[in-house]
Amino acid sequence: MKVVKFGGKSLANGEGINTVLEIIEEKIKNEERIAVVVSARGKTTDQLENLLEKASENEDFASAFEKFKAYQISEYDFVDFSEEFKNIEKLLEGVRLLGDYSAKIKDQLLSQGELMSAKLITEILKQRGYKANFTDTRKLIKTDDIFGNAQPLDALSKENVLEHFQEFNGKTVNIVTGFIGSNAKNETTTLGRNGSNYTASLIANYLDAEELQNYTHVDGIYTANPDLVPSAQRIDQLSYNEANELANFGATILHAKTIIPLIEKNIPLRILNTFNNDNQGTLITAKPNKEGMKSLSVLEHTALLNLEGRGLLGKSGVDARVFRALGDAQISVSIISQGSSERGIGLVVDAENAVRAVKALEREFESDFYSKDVNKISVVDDVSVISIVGQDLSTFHKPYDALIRNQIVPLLFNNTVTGKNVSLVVKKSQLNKALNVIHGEIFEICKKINIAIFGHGTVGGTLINQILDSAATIEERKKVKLNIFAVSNSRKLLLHATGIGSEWKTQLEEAQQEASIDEVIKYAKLFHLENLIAVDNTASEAFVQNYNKLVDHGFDLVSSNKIANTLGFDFYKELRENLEKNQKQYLYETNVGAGLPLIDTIRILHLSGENITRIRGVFSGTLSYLFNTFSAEDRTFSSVLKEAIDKGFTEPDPREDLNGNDVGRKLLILARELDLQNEFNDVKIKNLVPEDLRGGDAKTFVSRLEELDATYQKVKEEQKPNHVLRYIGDLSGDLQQDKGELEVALVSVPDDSSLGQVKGADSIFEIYTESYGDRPIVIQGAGAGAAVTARGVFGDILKLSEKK
Ligand SMILES: Nc1ncnc2c1ncn2[C@@H]1O[C@H](COP(=O)(O)OP(=O)(O)O)[C@@H](O)[C@H]1O
Ligand SMILES: N[C@@H](CC(=O)OP(=O)(O)O)C(=O)O
Repeated sequence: MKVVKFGGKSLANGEGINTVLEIIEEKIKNEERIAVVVSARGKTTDQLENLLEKASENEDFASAFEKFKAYQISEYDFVDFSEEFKNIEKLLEGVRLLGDYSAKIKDQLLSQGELMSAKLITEILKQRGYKANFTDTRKLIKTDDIFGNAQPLDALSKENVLEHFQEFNGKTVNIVTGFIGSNAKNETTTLGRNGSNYTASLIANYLDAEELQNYTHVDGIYTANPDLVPSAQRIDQLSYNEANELANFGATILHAKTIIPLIEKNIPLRILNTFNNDNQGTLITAKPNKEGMKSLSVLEHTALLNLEGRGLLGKSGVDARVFRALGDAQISVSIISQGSSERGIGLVVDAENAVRAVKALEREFESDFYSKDVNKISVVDDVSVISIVGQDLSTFHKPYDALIRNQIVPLLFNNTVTGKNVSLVVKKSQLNKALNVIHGEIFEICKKINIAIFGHGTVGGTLINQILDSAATIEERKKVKLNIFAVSNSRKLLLHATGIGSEWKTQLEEAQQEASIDEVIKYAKLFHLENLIAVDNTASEAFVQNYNKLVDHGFDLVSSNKIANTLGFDFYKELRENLEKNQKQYLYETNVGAGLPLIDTIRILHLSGENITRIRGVFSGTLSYLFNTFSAEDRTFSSVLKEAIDKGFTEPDPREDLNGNDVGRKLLILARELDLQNEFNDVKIKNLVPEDLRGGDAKTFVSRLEELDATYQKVKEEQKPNHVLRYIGDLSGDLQQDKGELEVALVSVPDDSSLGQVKGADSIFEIYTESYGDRPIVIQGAGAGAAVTARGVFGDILKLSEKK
């Protein structure tokens, strides 16, 4: 004999019930001996609960009840539900008059769902010529008096079931109501929500079934609830112990007690999908899993109580009193956490019992309030418990760290001493994100990094395309999924939770949404996006003012914009402190030398205690080109400059390069990497634009370039032999002090020196340190250009992704 159980969604009108009937018929035709256990159909139990609430609040339930009836009858008007409908109506009317209901009444009402379901399947099978027998488990499963969560009395129930099946089996298929039973007074009880599979496993036990098949609407048991974690994976096989832990910790797919009756008789349980014929499902047997299984389960509707008081410290018997008080009120505690300080005891109970639990504790500890041993019993509503089944504390830091990085701080956590299990209590609003973060971390499947990109000029646009082009390869090789969920310019904002595609530019132009940092933050919250990175590719000072807000809302920062690092030192410090407080990072490798690994090298040298004594170099690709060419060729300064302008190497107004401010800013950024507290004013800058050409617009300046020739020709000719001109930034002085000496100057260097040998538009940086003496570390290469800068920004994003 096999016991076959069908869940609510499987029995829903349409495809569900039709498939269920096909499955049953097929088994009968194959001469399999089966007993069928059914849940209420579709959402019947929830709907009955809603009707009950409506009635108790004296709301009109007539139209909802009509809809309910129509759903039950559906196309099966040959089945007579008049008795059930009458019962339901009578109960609801009574509740409406009283304005309240008891657990006993609720059980009577909810039981109608399973009764109608079993009756319907029986009648249809009979109509199709099969021998089917409606089996009401209120006559078979005897339970205690705990309405809503009744415990079956095994000996008596078993006797009844065996007797019933002896009488009504053979070629007849029993269609059995799940979920319901009755107490000694024959009053209807229920075994608790999701209890039909418990009924099925009890029946399987009593009948010594060879297998229990649980037909549901998912492909089996997953590493987490697939409704909440899209990347959850189906588990092929589980041991009884593992499945039992999962059931106990809230995986609604199994009632908490389903597994126990199966263990005793060694009955395999198969979870199958009614709607997916080819699927293997999950097989649960006594066989232990070699590798050990991990899975996440959730208790969603819970509340956290906290009993606080100085007098609790060291006082004996407090726990016993807590449990007694709650036990007497029939409230079970799912987690208890006790500190040894006066902060007291934390308890997790079902949300619906929270108010009663507080009352019970207040009553129990009344005298302790007077003596001030207890000063507060507080409740945090709307919490959820996530249990990582199969997790011990040795590697728990990984999911825990990932939660903190994502700004989810558990309210409480707790582990089992034997067995492997860690439970965390989180705010319900954070449940979805927390589950996905933990799941991503534990299963080391693809980590999703959610990126918002601000500014899509040459660097930003190139970056977006670089990311889109390499995302698939990175996902495969590094198991990191780069998801650009937001792109914004100063006017508009494009949002896409699952990631923008190659059409982003036109979509942004057509976007209705105005640019707004608050919208980006709100969107990330709404879609529970984890591992957030904001990328600033603007050159805007106004945008920098958003950095702290982004950090406060869980974003790490990557920026090619230099402004944040060159504003006043106060801002620089405040941002660092805020990053530290929020445990966020800010990477800006491209601020100096574009994609060259300069800032990282300096940071590592400095952190490792290596004394950096001087940094000198050609910081600007544009000015590198200008002076390399001017020094090497026999041409006027203006003709070389004109060529640079025509090739687009300069800013639209070339004076922004020639005034040296950009080099000055880069120098300041490096100085601050060494913990120097310099301000921009401290940088001595040689402005290459003569004073009389500094005013006026760019066009006029460009028309007067020849006026620069005499000065620079003279400088060139006055050099020593075999020397060339270079425009350099130089950080020197005693770099162990608060401030260094920063200078940007036009200098003449030997043509065979490292600075003298630079070619084209390359940048070069010499890092002098105590250990390297007078032979500096030299970093040289293309230090400008959209493609290399975008690569550098991309590199920062990947660096952050690895740490997440
Ligand atoms: N680890 C898990 N694996 C699969 N489903 C899970 C898991 N945890 C929770 N669930 C939930 O259990 C539901 C299936 O159980 P249930 O609704 O009782 O099905 P049925 O009514 O078909 O018996 C799924 O829709 C899913 O939301
Ligand atoms: N109808 C009941 C019992 C039930 O559906 O059990 P299962 O989830 O095992 O099908 C409920 O909704 O709680």
